[in-house]
Amino acid sequence: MTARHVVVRTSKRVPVEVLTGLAEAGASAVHEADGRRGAVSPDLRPIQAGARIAGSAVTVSCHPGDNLMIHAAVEQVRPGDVVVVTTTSPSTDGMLGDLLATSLRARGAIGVVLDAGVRDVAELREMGFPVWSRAVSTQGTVKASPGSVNIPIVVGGQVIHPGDAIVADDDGVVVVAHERATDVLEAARDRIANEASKRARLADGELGLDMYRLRPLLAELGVVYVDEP
Ligand SMILES: O=C([O-])CC(=O)C(=O)O
Ligand SMILES: [Mg+2]
Repeated sequence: MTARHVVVRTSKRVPVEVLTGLAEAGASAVHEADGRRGAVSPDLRPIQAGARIAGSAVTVSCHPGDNLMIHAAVEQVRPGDVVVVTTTSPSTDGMLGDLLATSLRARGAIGVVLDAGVRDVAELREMGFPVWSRAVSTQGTVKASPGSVNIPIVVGGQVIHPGDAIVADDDGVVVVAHERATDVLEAARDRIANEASKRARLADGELGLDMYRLRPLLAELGVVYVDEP
């Protein structure tokens, strides 16, 4: 039986005000707020410093060494989307560079997460188009094999559905399930408020040992203090 390859047209998106809040919170806070879920493998690294984005996922499944389906995905992009790409077996080939990024940006994409390789990184940095990828590679790809757009994919060990929220910054990439995005934002805001008060106490010199009441735990775990003779 031949596999069925599809391009799914979907309007499933996270509301823009939720995405704005998630981007402000940042990837690590969002991950904590979602019960420590959604952390994409730290092997996927940003090619730039300082970018902080959140957008709805347009997902792409490509044959390794083949970027045909990224071209098909461009048409499905709406302003504010993040394009998330994987290959059906591991590949570090440079399947996206400044040309595809220019095309994606023209449709309103705000970034790309790539479980594969990227190239033209100097141009991408110059453009200010953020990419998180497993590799940087000069190795070119072809446009020859079928794949799919907007199906569930696995990227850096996380299942990502089309329309999920992708939050990415210098810490890495986090995915939040579409249906949890609003609740996670609320939890992230609470967490950030809570961190602000902790930060102030730590800046005043209070020890985490006292603030978190960790001394009894150390004792319970058998950690003893000894004075050097
Ligand atoms: O053209 C390609 O296959 C990938 C690339 O380098 C670009 O998008 O600029
Ligand atoms: Mg190129």
